[in-house]
Amino acid sequence: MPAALSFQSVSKRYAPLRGGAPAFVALDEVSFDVAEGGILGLLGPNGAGKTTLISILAGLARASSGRALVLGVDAQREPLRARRLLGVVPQELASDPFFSVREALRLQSGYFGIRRNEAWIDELLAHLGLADKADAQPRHLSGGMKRRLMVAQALVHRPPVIVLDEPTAGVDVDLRQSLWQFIARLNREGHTIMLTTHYLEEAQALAGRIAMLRKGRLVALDDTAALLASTRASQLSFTVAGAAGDAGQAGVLERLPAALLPQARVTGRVVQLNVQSADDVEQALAAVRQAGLLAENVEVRHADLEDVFLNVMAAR
Ligand SMILES: Nc1ncnc2c1ncn2[C@@H]1O[C@H](COP(=O)(O)OP(=O)(O)OP(=O)(O)O)[C@@H](O)[C@H]1O
Repeated sequence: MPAALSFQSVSKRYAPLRGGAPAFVALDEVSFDVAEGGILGLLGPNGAGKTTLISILAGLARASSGRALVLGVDAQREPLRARRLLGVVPQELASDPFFSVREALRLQSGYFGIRRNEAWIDELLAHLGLADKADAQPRHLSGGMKRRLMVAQALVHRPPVIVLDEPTAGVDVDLRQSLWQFIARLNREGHTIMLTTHYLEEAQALAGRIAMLRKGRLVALDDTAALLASTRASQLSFTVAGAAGDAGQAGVLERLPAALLPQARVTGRVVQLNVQSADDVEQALAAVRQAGLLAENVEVRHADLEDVFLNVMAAR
């Protein structure tokens, strides 16, 4: 049985521009599979190559070398066959201003040669909370509703594999929750999902497997549980009160003990440190006290996917 998605040594090089911009490697020999029925979270900082990888899969960009397969079908050699198996929710909405939401979905169905699709379109509209906007112009929808429309457009042909590029960027908490629920439901019904997101707590909750890209290279690939287990460290966090705290981030950085500085994450007055044991916690807090700082809201919590992500990105 072929994997739902298979990236095999995919590279993408942009030629140097005449204006002087040097050649750029957006993807460097990226290889990984997504098993049928799974949810994979594709993570990476801005510019890591996530959208480029998805564009190659969707036939919107050509790989310089390597292959991208959808259920065994080569996305570059047989783009039309691959597109039928794939629903891609892009980052940006490209909709025709002359059509309503329902018409846009009918049109999209037509692209795939599906004529009578009304029942499924109604179902999509209902599940995505767009039923009362069916006759609205897409440009009159709110940002979050446009995202829902993009999801609906990607699903009109009931593709077995669904790829979502930041489906919840800029979407409010309610909409985000219902979108994730809908995605989880699609997965339960047998669809394979790959998604990119910068909301790591959502990736942690939803994705059974995680791939991380950094500067076009695959730097982590594992089950979410295994990645979390690999980071045994917990997080100690506290807020700096008093004069140093009042001076904000600069004040905290200036007064924090030198021994803690290299591994401390400081955001405003909040300091976060990796700790392995109760001894580490005591030593760190003692050092903070000795530096004349007052620590409030002291908390220790288990490492989450964000910690794993930051560790992986920092290690390269
Ligand atoms: N046509 C192009 N010519 C040159 N470089 C490009 C071109 N298109 C994209 N890039 C570069 O390729 C890199 C990868 O971009 P990509 O959009 O894939 O990143 P991303 O991981 O999706 O980022 P984000 O999280 O910001 O969406 C970026 O550095 C981008 O500037």
